[in-house]
Amino acid sequence: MGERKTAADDLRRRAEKHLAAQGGGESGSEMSIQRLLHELQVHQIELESQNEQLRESQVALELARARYFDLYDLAPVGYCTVDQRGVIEEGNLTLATLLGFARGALIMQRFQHFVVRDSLTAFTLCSNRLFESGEAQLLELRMVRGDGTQFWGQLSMTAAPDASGKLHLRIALNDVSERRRAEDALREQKEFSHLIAENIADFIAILDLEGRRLYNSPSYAKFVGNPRALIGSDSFADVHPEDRERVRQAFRETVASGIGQSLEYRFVMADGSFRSLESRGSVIRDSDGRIARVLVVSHDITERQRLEAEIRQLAFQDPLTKLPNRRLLQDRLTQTMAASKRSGCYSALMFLDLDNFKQLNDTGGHELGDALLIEAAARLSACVRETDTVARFGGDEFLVMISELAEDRDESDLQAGLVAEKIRSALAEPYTLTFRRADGAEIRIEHRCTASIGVALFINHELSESQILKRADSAMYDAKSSGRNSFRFYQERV
Ligand SMILES: Nc1nc2c(ncn2[C@@H]2O[C@H](COP(=O)(O)OP(=O)(O)OP(=O)(O)O)[C@@H](O)[C@H]2O)c(=O)[nH]1
Repeated sequence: MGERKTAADDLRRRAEKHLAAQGGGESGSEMSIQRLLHELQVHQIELESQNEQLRESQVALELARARYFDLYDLAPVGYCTVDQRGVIEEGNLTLATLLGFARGALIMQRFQHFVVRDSLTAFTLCSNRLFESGEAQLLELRMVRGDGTQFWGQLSMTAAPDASGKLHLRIALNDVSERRRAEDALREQKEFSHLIAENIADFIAILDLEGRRLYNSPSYAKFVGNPRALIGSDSFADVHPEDRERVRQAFRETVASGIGQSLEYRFVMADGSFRSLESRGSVIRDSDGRIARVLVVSHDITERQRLEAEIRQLAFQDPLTKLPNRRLLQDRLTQTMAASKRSGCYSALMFLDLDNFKQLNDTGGHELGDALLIEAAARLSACVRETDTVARFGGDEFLVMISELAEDRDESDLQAGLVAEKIRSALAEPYTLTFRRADGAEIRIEHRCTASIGVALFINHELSESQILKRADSAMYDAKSSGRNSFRFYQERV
């Protein structure tokens, strides 16, 4: 009251001063009228000054209100004050937008109304803890908007007393759904990769840039017992010494270029045996894009290689006698012709057909015939050098190829004749054949069998492969027609 009086006095003094400056004042007999006029003028100026001050206060108020609007209402977080029951007493515009409610309609709603049922307990626990301890609480909850859609809200809660000392909750709310989604996706991705690495039959290893092991999938147990014990060890140490440098080189190239490579090599097992692995490397980069690790996915191809070799062998081997088949002989014939061109030596191809073989089949059965074919094949192989080839042509027919005889034709004929005779007599030796009958009984029989042999010599590329074969075949027929159990050289027909 006293302050207002002082301000009024101050105003009066300033008004009187202003009037005096305009030449106004009291004089002579008009004193009372003048005084009244003076009073009125003083009041008018007083009022004008008060109006001016009021306008200034209004402008300052407007500015303060605008700042409040900027800071509070448009803050990047939703903000509200709730009482101890959770009733919203005040909330900013961001909060209203976040919760999908008109701001006016938000007031007096319970904050719990916007918390998904599953998250309510967490909210209640945190509010209680805050009221009890006064400590600020930070939590993330599933929230629900007015339209029923849900989002992840991050709540920062503090408590503050009002003028009467009653505590109120202040809640800052952020929508963190995007971050949670990214975290969930990352977690899922990690779990997925982990699941694959831990359960895959292939072998997964992560190596540092020197090739030291940082991770090995459990599947490595097959090779090394406990894969965890491998951490920090040199991955190249278990590679077969003959393959090690090649593997190291591929690793270096992958690290330098960032481009993965596939390669096959042998892995040395603890017992010294080895398994064949096929590995594919690829690089792992850090957040700056630099190559930081090498991921190697391998699988055991030992069995596949064995089967491939078996298939290759089957394609070139006679299954009954295990001798090379006609196809392989064809290859060897080509090679021998090329070799004879280099050496200038003759080679010989012999065509053999067992005599009266059919009879054995017919009387003793197919199994007995097979047993004879196997034994004949063994005898043939024993008659020649390792470098020569014995092949089964089909049925009871065999081929023997003798390479590198001599440069001289007569000398070559002589040598070929000696081998042919050796073969003839070896095959003519009695056979003791064993076979198992259908009832399981083992039968042994003595059998005699001979062969007719045709011999064709060749050198360089004078003759084609089929011509050589035909000549040997034709000579074999000569031997057959001259009474069997003999050999004949090919004779040029006139
Ligand atoms: N056991 C057995 N017999 C076979 C096999 N392949 C063919 N044969 C038989 O071998 C016989 C071949 O007979 P031939 O060479 O035509 O006649 P051969 O009795 O030997 O008479 P010559 O050749 O004139 O001395 C046929 O009875 C075929 O069925 C086989 O893998 N196993």
